[in-house]
Amino acid sequence: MFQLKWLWQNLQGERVRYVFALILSVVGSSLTIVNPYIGQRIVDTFIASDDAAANLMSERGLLIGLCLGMIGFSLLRTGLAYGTTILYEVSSQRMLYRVRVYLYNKIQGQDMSYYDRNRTGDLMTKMTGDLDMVRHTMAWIFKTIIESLTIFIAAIVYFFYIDAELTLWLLILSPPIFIVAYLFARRVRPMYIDLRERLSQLNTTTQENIAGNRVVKAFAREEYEVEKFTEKNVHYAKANKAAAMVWLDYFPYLETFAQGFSVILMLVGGLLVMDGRLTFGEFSAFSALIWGLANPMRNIGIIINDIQRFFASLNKIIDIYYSKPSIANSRSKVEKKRYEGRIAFENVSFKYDSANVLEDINFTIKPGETVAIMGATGSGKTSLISLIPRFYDVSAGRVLVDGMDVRTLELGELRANIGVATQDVLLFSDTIDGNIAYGEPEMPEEDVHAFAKLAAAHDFIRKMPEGYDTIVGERGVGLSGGQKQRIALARALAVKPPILILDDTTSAVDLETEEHIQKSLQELDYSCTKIIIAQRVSTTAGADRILIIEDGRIIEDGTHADLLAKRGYYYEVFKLQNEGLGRQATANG
Ligand SMILES: Nc1ncnc2c1ncn2[C@@H]1O[C@H](COP(=O)(O)OP(=O)(O)OP(=O)(O)O)[C@@H](O)[C@H]1O
Repeated sequence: MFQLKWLWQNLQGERVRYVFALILSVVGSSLTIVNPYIGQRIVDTFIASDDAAANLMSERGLLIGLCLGMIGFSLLRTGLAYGTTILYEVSSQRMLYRVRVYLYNKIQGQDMSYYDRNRTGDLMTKMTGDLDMVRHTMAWIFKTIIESLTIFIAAIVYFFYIDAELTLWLLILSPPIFIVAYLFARRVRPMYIDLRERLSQLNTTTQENIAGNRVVKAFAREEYEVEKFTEKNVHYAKANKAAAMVWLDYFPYLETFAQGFSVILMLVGGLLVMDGRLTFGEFSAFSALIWGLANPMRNIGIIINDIQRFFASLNKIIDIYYSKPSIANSRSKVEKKRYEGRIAFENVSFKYDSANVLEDINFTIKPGETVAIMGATGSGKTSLISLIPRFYDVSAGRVLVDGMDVRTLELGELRANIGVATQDVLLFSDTIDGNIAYGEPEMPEEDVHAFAKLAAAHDFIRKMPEGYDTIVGERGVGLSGGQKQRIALARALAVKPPILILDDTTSAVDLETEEHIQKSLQELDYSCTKIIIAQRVSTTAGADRILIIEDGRIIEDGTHADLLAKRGYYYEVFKLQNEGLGRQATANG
């Protein structure tokens, strides 16, 4: 079976330990028949025999030996169980650790469209609950199956050795038990797949709610969110209950069959003892071992439930394990080189799913040039710049960096050459210093300060209680929108990229601060091509060129003066913004 092959493959490095654990399980479980055998000898020789009293006198040494043997084997079994559990735990924990690292790397390597498709809560469930279910199965369920099966087989073999007829009578119960177990497994399987889905929905709702707690509070939607959560919680609880209740439909049959073993033993075994075909000792051995047949039948429900959960979880993990990003490296890692920063779009079209978001985009940017992009919301600006670092790939045409199609460049090298400050600012739960130096962790403190100064962030950071060592909360909680933007800008500048992409990065800062940032950007001490998405004319006016995007097409392309003279979209925006400020529109801005 493919899933088992996958497990075996991923047990690499731990296979010997795991197989050894399985062997010890088999050995330890087989030893269960030893004590009933010793018991049988004691009963037949020292209790039920006609010569019991004489034997007690003459063979006292044997009796003591048998009793010590019983204690010794019990201790041996306990020791084996202890060692076996450690082996299972160590091998499964190590496997879990390695698979988790592998999956984490896989997720890291996915392209943007993967994150568009997969919910965070679902990915979190895979990385935690699902992986742990697999480990639990390796360490506990497989162990239980192997041990139950070994005891079952050992008991049957021993029973055959004592009396084949009584054993066959007992085995009459096996076929109906397996049929009931099969029917149960078939019915419960889809329920666990559904249950796994509901758990993922519950986690997604929880994650979204916690991440979006500010919005929830701002709109006073706590009650609605609690209702939404309760609904998912009820769904999950119901699905859990339904799966558990199914077991109750089958449990009475299995329990009756399990009890049936004792009844058959009493009836048939009793008759055989009366007939003298079975000794009391042999009967007691049957009695002592009958649980070896009955218990696996009782456990079968728990095992089937866990196995179904295991497969539902494992399939989710395998999904990630074999997922391949559509944006992949076409080249192996080479010495990373610094690009000049020449960018060209040639007949580029792009779509996320069906409809084109960008159509026939053509432009070139020379190294060191500053190009501003403006356009209505949803016109395709972010999509356009996302094609340069290959967050997405074009649907048609080519994006060239330094004359090379980005799809032929080494991905790590390409992205290391591009500094991006995204529209949706995300800061990590770390110090401000750590956030700014994210791309260059070894950066000296004075450099961090210098980049913060360029981004007009130094002054407000210095005033914070712990300055650069202030820990910002998750997603930058504790900072204003404009402050977050400035730290994100400092982070992008800090990698000294030959290509800098700023997506509405100064939208939340005041005009004076923005002016300071503009000046800094013009005076960078490294060569840098800048692409700046902006809505304010004050930001775009200083650019070498401005591109206006409308419905995924470039409708205007030129300098500030060119576009004002054109009296099109840009001119209208310019007029509107200047009227708002009470200024006169001039061709010079
Ligand atoms: N991940 C995505 N999956 C599917 N469609 C998307 C995705 N991101 C954006 N779109 C769609 O693509 C179009 C362009 O979006 P884009 O974000 O590029 O616009 P924008 O000009 O940057 O807008 P804004 O100024 O509001 O940031 C929109 O219609 C949007 O709905």
